[in-house]
Amino acid sequence: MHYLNLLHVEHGLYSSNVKRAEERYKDVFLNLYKRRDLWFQVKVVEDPEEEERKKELPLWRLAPKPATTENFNIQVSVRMKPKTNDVDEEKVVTLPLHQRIQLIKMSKKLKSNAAALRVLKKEGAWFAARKWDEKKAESGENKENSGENNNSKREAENLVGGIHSVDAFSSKVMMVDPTKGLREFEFDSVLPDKTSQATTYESSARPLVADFINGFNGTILVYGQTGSGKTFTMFGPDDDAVFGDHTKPATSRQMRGIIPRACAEVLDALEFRSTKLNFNMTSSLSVSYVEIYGNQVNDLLNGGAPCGHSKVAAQRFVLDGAAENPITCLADVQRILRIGEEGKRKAATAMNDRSSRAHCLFMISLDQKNLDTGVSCKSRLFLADLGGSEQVKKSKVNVGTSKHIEKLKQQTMGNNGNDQPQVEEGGEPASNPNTEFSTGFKFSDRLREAVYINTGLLALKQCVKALNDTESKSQYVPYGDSKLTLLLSSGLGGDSKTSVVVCTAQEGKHSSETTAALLFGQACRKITKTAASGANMLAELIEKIDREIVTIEKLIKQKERWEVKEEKRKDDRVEEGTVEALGFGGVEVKKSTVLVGAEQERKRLMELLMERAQLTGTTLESEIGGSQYGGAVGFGTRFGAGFGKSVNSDEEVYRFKDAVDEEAIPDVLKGKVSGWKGAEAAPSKKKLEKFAKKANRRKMAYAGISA
Ligand SMILES: Nc1ncnc2c1ncn2[C@@H]1O[C@H](COP(=O)(O)OP(=O)(O)OP(=O)(O)O)[C@@H](O)[C@H]1O
Repeated sequence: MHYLNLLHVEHGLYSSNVKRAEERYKDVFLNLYKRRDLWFQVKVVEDPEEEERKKELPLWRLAPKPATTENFNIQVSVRMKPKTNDVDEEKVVTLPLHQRIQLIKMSKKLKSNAAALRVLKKEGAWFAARKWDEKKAESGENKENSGENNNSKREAENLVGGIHSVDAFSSKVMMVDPTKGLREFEFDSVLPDKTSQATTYESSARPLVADFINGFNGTILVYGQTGSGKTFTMFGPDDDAVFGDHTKPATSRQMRGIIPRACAEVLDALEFRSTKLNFNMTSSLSVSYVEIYGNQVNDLLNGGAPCGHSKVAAQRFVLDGAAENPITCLADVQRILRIGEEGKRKAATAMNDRSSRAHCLFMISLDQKNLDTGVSCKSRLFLADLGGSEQVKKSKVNVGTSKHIEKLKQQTMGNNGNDQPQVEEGGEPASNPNTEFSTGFKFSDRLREAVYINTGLLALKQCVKALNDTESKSQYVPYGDSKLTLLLSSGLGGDSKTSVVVCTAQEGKHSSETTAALLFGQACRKITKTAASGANMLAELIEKIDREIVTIEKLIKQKERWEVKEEKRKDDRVEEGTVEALGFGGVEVKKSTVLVGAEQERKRLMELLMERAQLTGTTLESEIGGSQYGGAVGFGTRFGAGFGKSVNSDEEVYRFKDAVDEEAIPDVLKGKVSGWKGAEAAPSKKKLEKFAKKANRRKMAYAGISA
């Protein structure tokens, strides 16, 4: 700890003085020590011999060297929400023998299967349950997971769906899922239901906040089903201490979530450095707060106005900082949180009274400069409160939609609300038929929100899956599938350090959603990535895409070849008895030259260009038509993904046109026609036509279509 403080005082490196359970202070120090010249940038002369010699030296004797990158895994914590008083619809689960044995081994701390089997035999539990099941099976009743309150089975198995055991010490969670049986998960930290907001912050967010102050980009995501405590974890309870009066009593302030705590820590650290440490540094802090609703990104600090003017420009708008608001004190943060909170889409569903109906992204940007050395550093912290994955059936957001449609039909036909209100399963009868339109719209809104939320989460899962798929050669990650993943792309796959907090409800009735959330957490934990300090995330992402584009273009060049294809076209207008009709039956054979052999690569190139367009906030056409990416007629070194700006349906008439198209004839060909002065002054019509056809064919060929 003392050495960490020294790094802070002498090198300006902030340390939260908090370590994870499995970490030692020594490791925290060594990691930070690698970045000790962040604000000084000592020039190191590279000498291979010296490098070899250095390997033998203890770390403390090494000369300072800027460390810009660092390998790490996404850190995943699991937080349990306290159980509610609702009567839980317990699902009794009959485990297969091997899982039952495993459970006994774990609970009784036994080493061998034989010992666990002996316990099982003594208890007779599993066998008793089996007997019960078999009896039921004989009588034709449902055997497994009947949910029936059969005491003998309940006593025998004593296993209900849901979280079965939580071991905060080894960070393991044992889960009993009605469909998957017993599953064990291991995370970086597990936070049982009594865990305070402060501990949650310290284990899942504080290390990233410290890194953020030291110039690393960071992303903290909360994930989980609706009502599992994501907003509570990220912001805190819906009260003044978080969103309003920051002078509220300390007890109330203790309930603050990750965002207010992170902002407070950053502000304190910057103030401490400027007032207590001997560094001549400037820093500016700003935040942006957006909501992602379907494909729309809205600025919550600007009355919910859409970000950017075009469909693709939103992430550029957000990442370029156009939505940023400067903050200098905690009162600013609370004011901003309150404005954002008021603008958020929230609604009461059957599962949560203040359910967030969209994904929310809060971004803190820090710009720092050492005025003595001129070293500057920009970093960003993304804090995402993801909308809850929900089963429409459970959150009952679909209730009322069909009723609304029915009512709409009746109104159109002149029967205005004379019938009795219909009650749907789990729904409420509409007391006043005249209000049913708005009610219906409101309900269909809820449904649409649920679909938008789930679509974003699905895209996020696909990205995590692709990031884990190290087998795949292309390593394509479908960030472009949703606005959510595009905005989070730099956090998940880019250069930022990431922490995921999986929020879970412990009740048995939520067991399948809880298993799904834990599986997502586990998948995130497998992703290994490299974090770079102070780098421009978007630029790096684009650079990565560009590198792949170059590789793909090379492959296209190698693989692609010309093939002549014959196409038979029948001319229906050929008159009977004419020579054409007699000779060829009115059929014309048209030979065309097409490019084949690199179809997959072209498809991939197209995907990359599309992703690039989305990241840069431009359009696909401009990506392809731009000089860098070789327009169709540019004869550039790069290929145009099989189509080009200059080829549209109007221009495709070239194909059947023998007239001279001057523009289509490349200069190099023109040079070969002596005395060329343009179409009018062509030396010989025949020769000119020959060149025109050839040029047209090349033009089409470069555009990747048949000529
Ligand atoms: N750890 C906790 N301790 C006490 N109360 C909690 C905890 N977690 C959540 N709650 C309470 O549970 C309710 C639902 O929580 P919250 O709104 O945070 O869920 P959510 O996951 O954000 O849901 P949604 O996805 O629908 O927005 C809130 O009333 C919140 O105060």
